[in-house]
Amino acid sequence: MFNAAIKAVDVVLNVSLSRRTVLCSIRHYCKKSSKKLRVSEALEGSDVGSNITVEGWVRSVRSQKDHLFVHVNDGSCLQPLQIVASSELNDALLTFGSAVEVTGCLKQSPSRKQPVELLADQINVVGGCDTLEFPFKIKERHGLDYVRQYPHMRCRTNVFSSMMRIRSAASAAIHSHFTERGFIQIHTPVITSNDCEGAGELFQVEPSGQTTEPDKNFFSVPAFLTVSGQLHLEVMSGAFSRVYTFGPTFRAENSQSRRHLAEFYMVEAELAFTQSLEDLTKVMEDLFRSVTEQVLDRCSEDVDLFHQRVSPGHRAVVEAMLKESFTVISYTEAIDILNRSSHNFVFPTTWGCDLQTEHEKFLVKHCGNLPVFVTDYPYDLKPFYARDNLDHPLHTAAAVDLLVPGVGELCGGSLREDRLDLLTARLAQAGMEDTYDWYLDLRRFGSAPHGGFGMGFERYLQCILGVDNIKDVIPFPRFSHSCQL
Ligand SMILES: NC(=O)C[C@H](N)C(=O)O
Repeated sequence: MFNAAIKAVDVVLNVSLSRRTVLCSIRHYCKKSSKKLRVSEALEGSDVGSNITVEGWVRSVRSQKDHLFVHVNDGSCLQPLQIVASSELNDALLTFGSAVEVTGCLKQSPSRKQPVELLADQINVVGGCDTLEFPFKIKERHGLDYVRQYPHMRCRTNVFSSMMRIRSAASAAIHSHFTERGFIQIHTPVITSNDCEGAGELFQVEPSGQTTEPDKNFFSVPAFLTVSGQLHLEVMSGAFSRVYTFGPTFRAENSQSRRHLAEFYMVEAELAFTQSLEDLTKVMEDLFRSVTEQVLDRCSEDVDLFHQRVSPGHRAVVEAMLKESFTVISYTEAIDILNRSSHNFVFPTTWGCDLQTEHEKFLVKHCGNLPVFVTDYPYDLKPFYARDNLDHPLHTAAAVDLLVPGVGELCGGSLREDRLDLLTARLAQAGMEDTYDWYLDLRRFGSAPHGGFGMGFERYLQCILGVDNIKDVIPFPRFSHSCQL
């Protein structure tokens, strides 16, 4: 093995003076003991001069007269590690996509393209890859539409692996954001008996092959996959004041649109002793800003890949969002703006109508292509939990949506109806008084004014990265007629 290393060095010694200077030192200074490093750790350069082993997948193989350049990536970062080896180490199995284990001496690279390179004395092909069958081709840039067809393979592409690292960093940033601000994380249940949003978009849960007769149900009551953790958070905010949850939520919406998924992740927060929508919008804006700043800071290379390749020009949009404070308009003002515009909307607007995506996107553009809070929606548009703005001349609820560039609605929240008599009346009107007796108890025993919101995590990623299709920001998208893998 050592002989092979020497040969590799000798071969490369002939290449150029700069390489000679660097590589000559291999015989004298490379520490013998070998340690395993991730590619990102190797690229940091602190192990230059050491014998190391990296494991990963081949991104490219370039064979020159006497030596071989192999790029290996293990998903820890965007940049691959360049392996330089004697062409004697070439192997028919060493192809694009194969899994390898490489041992050698880490050296500073003479090229500006990478900080270090690994002078290999051993390349082990752990798993070969039939490049003819492999869906991705070397040096080809595959579009998101193409790679989406291979949900089990797309993490091997640069763009999708960048996405997954950004997703992971954003997720960590959300947890640290709330932890730093004294919020307690609550694991709200995935299986629940409530339909928080009241929209009837529920997936019912029953063991497979069981009867659907009501008295023989597994849970005795109908049980569903959660559409929102809000009501459980409300319970917890009554003891911990500030709580949040971040997990999967489910909507049985029969949609294959670029904005909807049947399973998506939602960040939800609930705050006791919250008196106004303004208090709530501050928390929402703070969350957006701090998480985005952390993501841009921690994943700059990955984010740049998106802003340069997937959504050119989007970086300026993100920077503007971070610079300017978010606009706030009421729903009534929003309807005025829409009615005054000469734009031909598919859905006409009158006071009382729900805002459609086309309206939301128009309002964002109207406000300088910047995030905009729309507050005080018609009472009848909002679920039973939204607080009635009794003093408002029109019948509105203290509810707010945050609309953002490229996406439309990113967050939805409200002050919660905390007045027992009003809440009881509203539930009674909907025939839900008994189901929600426990919810009424929250208003009976030490009730505090409170409010909260939810932010769709995938929509958030779409927004900061400029990704058009929500299916491209989640590892395994679920939507109607699609549950591959
Ligand atoms: N926690 C929230 O306020 C989110 C809200 N329940 C929703 O699903 O849109």
